[in-house]
Amino acid sequence: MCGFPAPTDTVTARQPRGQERAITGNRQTSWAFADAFVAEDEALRWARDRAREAGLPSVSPGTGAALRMLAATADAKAVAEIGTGTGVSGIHLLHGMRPDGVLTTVDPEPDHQQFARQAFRAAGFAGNRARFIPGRALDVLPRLADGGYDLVFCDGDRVECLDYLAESLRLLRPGGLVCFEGVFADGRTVDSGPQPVEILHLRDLLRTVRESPELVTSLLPVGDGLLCAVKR
Ligand SMILES: C[S@@+](CC[C@H](N)C(=O)[O-])C[C@H]1O[C@@H](n2cnc3c(N)ncnc32)[C@H](O)[C@@H]1O
Repeated sequence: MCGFPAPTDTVTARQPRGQERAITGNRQTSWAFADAFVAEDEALRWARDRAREAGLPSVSPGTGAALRMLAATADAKAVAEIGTGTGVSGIHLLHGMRPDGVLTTVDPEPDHQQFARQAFRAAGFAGNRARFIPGRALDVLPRLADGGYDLVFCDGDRVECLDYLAESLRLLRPGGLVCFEGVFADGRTVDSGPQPVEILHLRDLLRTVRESPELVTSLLPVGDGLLCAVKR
């Protein structure tokens, strides 16, 4: 028994009926409205198209807007990103950061980072606003400075999410923020059926973050689930 979420092991979805069905429909409409609430520009659409062609997920528009807002709230000057992709999340983060802020973004796929580099340029960001580091997160992150980051965004390999948490807590200044994308895993995180190992790791992550006295946490139901925690 995984013990997540409390007090039962899992949540089983029911088919909504009557008024409940109407509420569910309204909620979906509201979510679609929220997703479209902050318009995305040509550079973001271009980066999304490259991701789609490569069969790569990218953050939803609503998640992007949340990241942008969180980076602005943190007055972020230094942000670390695990999983550059084609740059969709990176553009949102850069828009929220201070004008002199630098995004350090890590990805083992040079092709992905090349698309992101082009997308950042198309979005109008100077070359010195982003530091692209090719490589796997757990090889690269240990080389980054302790306490040197205002925000860490994790969107790499789910199997490594607990290691990302440990590294993030080392990288963040007190009051800094760590965010994990996709923790709902399309509903599999709370599904009672048998799940692959990556989902078990996500559940461990959720439990660890929720129970840590060192963190102030919120699981935002945006996109595919954005787990956010501030380091005290
Ligand atoms: C879901 S995509 C990232 C999407 C991006 N954050 C966005 O919204 O545009 C995941 C990315 O993580 C990269 N990745 C996979 N394993 C990784 C690892 N161990 N360390 C860092 N990045 C990794 C993949 O190459 C891929 O580009």
